[in-house]
Parts: sequence; structure tokens; C-alpha cells
Amino acid sequence: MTPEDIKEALKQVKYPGFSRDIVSFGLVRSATLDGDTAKVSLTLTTSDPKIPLHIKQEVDKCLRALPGVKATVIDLAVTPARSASAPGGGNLGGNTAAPKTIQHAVAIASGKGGVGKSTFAVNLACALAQLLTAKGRPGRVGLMDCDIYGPSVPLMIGIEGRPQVEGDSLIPMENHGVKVMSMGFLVDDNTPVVWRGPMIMKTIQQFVQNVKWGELDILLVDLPPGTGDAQLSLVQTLPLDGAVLVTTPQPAATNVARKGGLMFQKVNVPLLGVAENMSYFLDPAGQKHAIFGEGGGQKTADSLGTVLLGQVPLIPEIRAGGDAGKPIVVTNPDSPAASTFREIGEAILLQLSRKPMPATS
Ligand SMILES: Nc1ncnc2c1ncn2[C@@H]1O[C@H](COP(=O)(O)OP(=O)(O)OP(=O)(O)O)[C@@H](O)[C@H]1O
Repeated sequence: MTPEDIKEALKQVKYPGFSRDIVSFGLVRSATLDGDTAKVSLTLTTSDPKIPLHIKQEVDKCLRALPGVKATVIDLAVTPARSASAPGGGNLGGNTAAPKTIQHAVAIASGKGGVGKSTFAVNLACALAQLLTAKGRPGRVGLMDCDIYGPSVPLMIGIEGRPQVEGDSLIPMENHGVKVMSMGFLVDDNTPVVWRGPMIMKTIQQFVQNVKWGELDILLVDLPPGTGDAQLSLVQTLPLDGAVLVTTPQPAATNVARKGGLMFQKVNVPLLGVAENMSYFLDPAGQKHAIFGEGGGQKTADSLGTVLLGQVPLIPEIRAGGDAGKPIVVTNPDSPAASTFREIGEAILLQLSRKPMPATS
């Protein structure tokens, strides 16, 4: 029995409340067999004492079921997490004060345009809404579309019309369990692009402060594509807890995605990971075709010292869902693509609950 065999077996142990296992979450530091004793060391960041206890019991059960294992030594190092359940979290950095009712704000960014960032953000928001609803926390996901030049979120999530105004505040629009605010609700197609630049900072600050989001566990912020000065000042304006980079697999996209990663590091926003979109085309016979090459997402993640959160296939159903305002996560929740979005959502929630956030300036 090699360390790899033991790690393979430990993939049966799920992190409490998630469908992901402790190995893929990176909690297992080492695993060895010494005579008939299996020795495993784990690290975990949580403030909930029930979680280490539960994981320890499950790991013990799993190890004892292995051939030749009679005893176990499980070393579990627990670091207390910042309080993820405390309202406000207290860690929202940035220049704009975030309402205390928003626990975590996470940017969805891409280096290049057209990699499917908005499609990703919409599906991820719906997946998070499903996950949190299943945990008894419905209505706690928000999506803020900051793409001034091509705000596509309203169309992709199936919302038309304008938000209601209540006193000084705007009421977010809602569909598929996600509260949404978008530049697309406020500027029409005829608004000249030159006006949009000066409007953006002010409007986006207002999106954070003057929109009645209510109690949110997570607010996703769909940033405009690119890594230029405009994005940099936007990122500094927003009270972000983390960022997810979306890329396609080819080198041309990943090189620019890396620049995006460096931009977040510059402003002390932790990278939660890289998501690869259009990773492969899945033909009707179930065959995978690497149209845009392979490995770019992993390479980007490695070079930025972060993780690859998941790989979303290129399938016509995702495009059609975007055009119809019916994301695949909602219309076909059992599809492999929908499962990928939920797995990415789980990984993000887990990271937010265990990662102590550095203070931002
Ligand atoms: N995984 C996918 N499979 C099939 N089509 C996809 C996929 N992801 C995105 N698309 C399609 O690709 C097009 C571009 O996607 P999207 O508008 O989300 O990109 P974007 O990166 O947000 O673009 P930009 O930021 O430049 O506006 C859309 O037509 C969308 O439906």
C-alpha cells in the first residue's frame, strides 16, 4: 500500500456539508503505512469544532477498511478561521465601505474579452444559489455586473426592465434565486460609450452602497474584461474578499489571465483560483475534443500559486442558455457542466470560510 493508494482511498471522505472530498480540497498533507499502522496528517482551517471531529472519525473509518491496516494515527492541525458566519465578516477591504449585510464579495475577472466570463459568472451565481438554498439559506447570492461596455448579465440571467427605487436606494432585480444589479438596467444601448467611462466609478460605488442587497452570503462582481488601469482602479474601489480568474485553455488567453492575477496580488485581493472555460468540446457521442488546446488553466493557476477550480466544457447548450436567459445550471442541473459549476461554487465557499483574509490598504 503506497501513500498514493491511501490518498486515493481518502477521496471517499467528503468535507462536511460539501460534495467535494478532503483530498481534492488539499487537506491531506501526508499519508503513509508503517507496519499495520496507517499514518495521516491533515491541516484544516475552521472555527467549528464539529468539523475536525467529524473528519477524524471518517478518516479513521476509511483507513481501517483498507487491507492490512489495524491501527491509525491521525494528526489533524486546526487553524481557527476568521468568522465566516459573523454578519459583515469584518474583512471587506477596499475603499468603498461594504454594507454589513454582505459577507463576501468576489470578483470574476478575465484578462481577455470573450472567454465566457459573464456566462461563467451567471452560471456560478445560479449554482451558488442552489447550494446555499440546499443549506437552508435561500436568497443570499448577489451578482453585480460592472461591464459598462457590454453588460450581458441581464440577458443571460433572463431579467428585463428597470430596478425600483426606494428613497435613495435601488432594489436589485431577481431571477433564478439571484439578486442582480447591472449597468445594463441603467444605460440603454444608445448611451454613448464616452459617457460611460466617467459614470462607471460613481455608479459602481453606488451599486455597493445604495443597492438594497439585503443579507447576502456572497456577492459576485462581474468585472469588465482586461487588466488595464480602468480595471485596476475598479478593483481598488470595490470591497473585495477574493477573485476568480476565468480563462480559456490556449496560451494566448492564459498569458493575459496571468496579468489579471498579478493585478489582484498588487491590491492584496486573494486569488481564490482559476476557472477554465471552453476547456473541451463534448460531441454528441460523448467524445472530448481539445479545440483550444489543453492545460492552460492549470498552468495559469500554477504560475500564480493558486488552484484550478474546474473545467467547463464548450457546449451549444451553454450558449443557447445564455441567449435565452436560462442558464444550464437551472435548465439542466443534472448535466456534467452544471455539476462543474456547483463544484466550483463549493470550492469558493469553502475557501471563503477557511482562508483568513489579509487586510487590504
Ligand atoms: N462553455 C461555453 N460553451 C458554449 N458557449 C459558451 C461557453 N462559454 C461562453 N460561451 C458563449 O461565448 C460567448 C461569449 O461569452 P461571454 O459573453 O460570457 O464572454 P465574456 O468573456 O463575458 O465576454 P466580454 O467580457 O468580452 O463581454 C457567448 O455567446 C456565450 O454564450
